[in-house]
Amino acid sequence: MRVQGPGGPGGPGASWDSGHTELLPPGHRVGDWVVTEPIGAGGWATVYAGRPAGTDRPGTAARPREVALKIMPTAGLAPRQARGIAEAARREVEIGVRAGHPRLIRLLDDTVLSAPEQPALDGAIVLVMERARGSLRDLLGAGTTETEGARLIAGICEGLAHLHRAGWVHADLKPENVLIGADGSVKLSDFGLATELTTGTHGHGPPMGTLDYLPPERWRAPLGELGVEIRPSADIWALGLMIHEVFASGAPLFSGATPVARGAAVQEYAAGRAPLRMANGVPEFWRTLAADCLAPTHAARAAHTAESLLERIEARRAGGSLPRVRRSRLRRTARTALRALAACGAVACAIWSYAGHSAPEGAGATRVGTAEPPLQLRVFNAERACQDRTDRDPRCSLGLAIDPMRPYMAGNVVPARVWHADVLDADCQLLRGEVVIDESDTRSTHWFRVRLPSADPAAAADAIAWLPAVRTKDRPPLPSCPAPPGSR
Ligand SMILES: Nc1ncnc2c1ncn2[C@@H]1O[C@H](COP(=O)(O)OP(=O)(O)OP(=O)(O)O)[C@@H](O)[C@H]1O
Repeated sequence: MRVQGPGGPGGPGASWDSGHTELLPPGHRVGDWVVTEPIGAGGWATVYAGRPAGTDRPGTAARPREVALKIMPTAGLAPRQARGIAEAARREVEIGVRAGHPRLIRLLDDTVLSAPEQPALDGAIVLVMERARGSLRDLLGAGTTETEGARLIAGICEGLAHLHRAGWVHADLKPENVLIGADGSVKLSDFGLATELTTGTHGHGPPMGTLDYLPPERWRAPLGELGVEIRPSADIWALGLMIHEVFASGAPLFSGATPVARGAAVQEYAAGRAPLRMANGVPEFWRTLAADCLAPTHAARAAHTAESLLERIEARRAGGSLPRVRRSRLRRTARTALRALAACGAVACAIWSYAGHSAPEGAGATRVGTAEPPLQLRVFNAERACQDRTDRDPRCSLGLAIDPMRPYMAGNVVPARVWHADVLDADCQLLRGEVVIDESDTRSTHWFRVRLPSADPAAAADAIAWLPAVRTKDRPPLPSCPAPPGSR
């Protein structure tokens, strides 16, 4: 259960519990879906397994045979509580729409129930998600091999790295919210407290969370008008605790009879009055990794990003255990090489101007699109369910980046959206931009510079954006783009 966090005045206190949720019987219809059985309950919601109601409509994509229906009732709640639930649902939908990734549970649909004959359900928010087979919590008690533990933790890191790159903090990471798919894959879920990094380094969220997974600084965090400050390092702290739990058969790192007592143990450690006491069975590599994630201050923890932790885990899984100093030197060398490559591209293709920054006349430079007719690319959406849709549903839309050298996330996309099978004019390509991973786990640093789709051809001439190559299957023979200004 999730409770009011300690940042709020008056310290920890219960918020909602699932006692207000009526159990729905199998066969109960919820929008386009039918309940088959209850799966679990959290502080805000009850989750049921479901199947599609009726048969799929001709001409629409086939619906999955099995889904999870997360039902968040709002009836009978105080207005502040109902607002909290609506806000949590809004965050889940926003992440579902904007941050899709194989390591995040997929949101398929959302709806608000209209059931005047059942007051307890009337107005309930329903999120329809891909169904997982269980959670990390279910696996912990049985213990795990190092190989399996490494796979699970790498999966969590991949999900976190994507979420953080997309500009979000999960803010309620715990074994219950790490789901395991039917194929054993890891999928982060429950984005009800997810917080957008509005300042680049942190965002603000409600003073809530799961006490056992809150980082030390959250126990003292002042509650401002916008809520409490939330940083990605909060997720890294929770990750450190989970690494320990995975290799210690679920044993919590900080002991105490209650969450508040365990929180006091966290404070003792953070103040330097108690050491970290990990279970003996935690292998050395994972002990070091967990200790890095559990650095006592958020500033010290910030050195360990989900991405850098993932690199260390991948090196370990690949059998190489390079000393850290050498690895960071290697990374520096790689970055230098990438910069050199980008610069080479710029020199070789100096006849191409960037985004209307035309070079002086006579220097051989031309404005975008006037040198040669652009070639065309067809947009590809790796989400199967989106490929057959022609209704331009926002949930199936894809973004175009403003700057291909910056992370492909909310602040770096143009307002215009594109859909599967749209055709775009492209005038050059960039092989070494920011890495993008699509929904089917394909990674690429390759981008195409495209004209923004517009009804007005004159307006489109200068309006450009960047399509990641993972979003198209086409590979037209385009010249290299000059390195965009400000590229690293
Ligand atoms: N997509 C899913 N597939 C299978 N099981 C799920 C799915 N989503 C959630 N569950 C199960 O239902 C339980 C409750 O879901 P969830 O944690 O999202 O609700 P919540 O009310 O937001 O929880 P909390 O308040 O504890 O954070 C989870 O612990 C998980 O076991």
